[in-house]
Amino acid sequence: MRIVEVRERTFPIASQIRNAFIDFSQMTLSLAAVVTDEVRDGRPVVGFGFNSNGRYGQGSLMRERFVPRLTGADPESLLDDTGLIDPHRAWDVMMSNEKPGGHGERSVAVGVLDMALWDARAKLEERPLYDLLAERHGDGSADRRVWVYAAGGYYHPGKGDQGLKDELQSYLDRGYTTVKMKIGGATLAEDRRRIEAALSILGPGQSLMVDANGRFDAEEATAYLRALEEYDLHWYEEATDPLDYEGTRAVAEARTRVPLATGENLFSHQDARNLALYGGLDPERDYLQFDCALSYGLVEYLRTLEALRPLGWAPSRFVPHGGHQMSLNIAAGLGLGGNESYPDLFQPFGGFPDGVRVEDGCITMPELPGIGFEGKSDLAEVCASLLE
Ligand SMILES: O=C([O-])CC(=O)C(=O)O
Ligand SMILES: [Mg+2]
Repeated sequence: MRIVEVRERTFPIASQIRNAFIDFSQMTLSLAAVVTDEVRDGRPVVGFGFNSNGRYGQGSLMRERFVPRLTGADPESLLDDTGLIDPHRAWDVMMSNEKPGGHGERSVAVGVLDMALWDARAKLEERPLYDLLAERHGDGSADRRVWVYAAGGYYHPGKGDQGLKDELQSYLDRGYTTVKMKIGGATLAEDRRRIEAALSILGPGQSLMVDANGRFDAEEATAYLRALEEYDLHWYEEATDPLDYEGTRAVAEARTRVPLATGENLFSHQDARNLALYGGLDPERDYLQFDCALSYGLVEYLRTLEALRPLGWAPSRFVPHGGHQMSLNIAAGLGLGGNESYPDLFQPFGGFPDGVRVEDGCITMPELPGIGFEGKSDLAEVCASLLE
């Protein structure tokens, strides 16, 4: 078999929201299709992939380097012993002539293509990706029930405390038990008021996370921490710059009870390992949010899991950023702690296949071939448009 063609296009996922660092008025993503010459159910097998929010589309990197390497390679060099596409081999081909370190945004370009390659691979085997992952890289069987939390609570022009409460309440009404809001984009006093408004709507068994998007230096982050420790929060996310391991450690050492979460802006297993070695985080209490779509894909994510295991980090402490179905498959197949979800944002790329409902904070993965994009009709339509 061979890859016949790789297509990619940039799509807007813009909205008027803002976190502590950026607004999303210009946000885009890249959608890619890996078209093969294999046929299943009378149709060519095509794998799809896209990056999650936060890093913009990476079409030029794909066009200039990564796609030509894939399509220009000897087709045999991309296959494993069964004669099917091997995402690990494809990864080596894409990353040929790339120096180590300084990951920039190529990790996003490779992450998009890696997602499409895994989708194709699982479709070639006519099985869900989570099933393939559980067999090859997990403990044999997948757990189709995955915990998800609702991310939102952004700053938005004209949105007062009532608007925030209404938004978060609508997530709870849809079955989520944990909701996330932004902090760090206002004064501490204002954020405290917003947090207290959000907490006021929670019932038993429901919890709130706060996300500072790496806005603070160590001193500000610990000042916020002292305020946040008055509340019973699910976690305090990206308190400091993602690469400021010393700052992360300062927060970790100062906290008494609030769990910390970070990692959505670390893009390699080496960075992840440095966080685990030097960030002072506690593998029994804290969470890691690496997102394969931004960080060289699942091939690299598997390395990250392996690199962190001997440092005490079980897969159950990983709850990826991004709200896409790829990470849902990884969670179900490899026993991650759950996945992020954006019930109303970044559509149609986020979310679940049609008919999947959140119950008691969890979803159950349907049995669809590949990652499952075809089960979400609005997303399937956008994917199909790439092939026209
Ligand atoms: O606002 C963003 O950049 C997204 C984010 O941090 C998250 O989903 O945790
Ligand atoms: Mg975040």
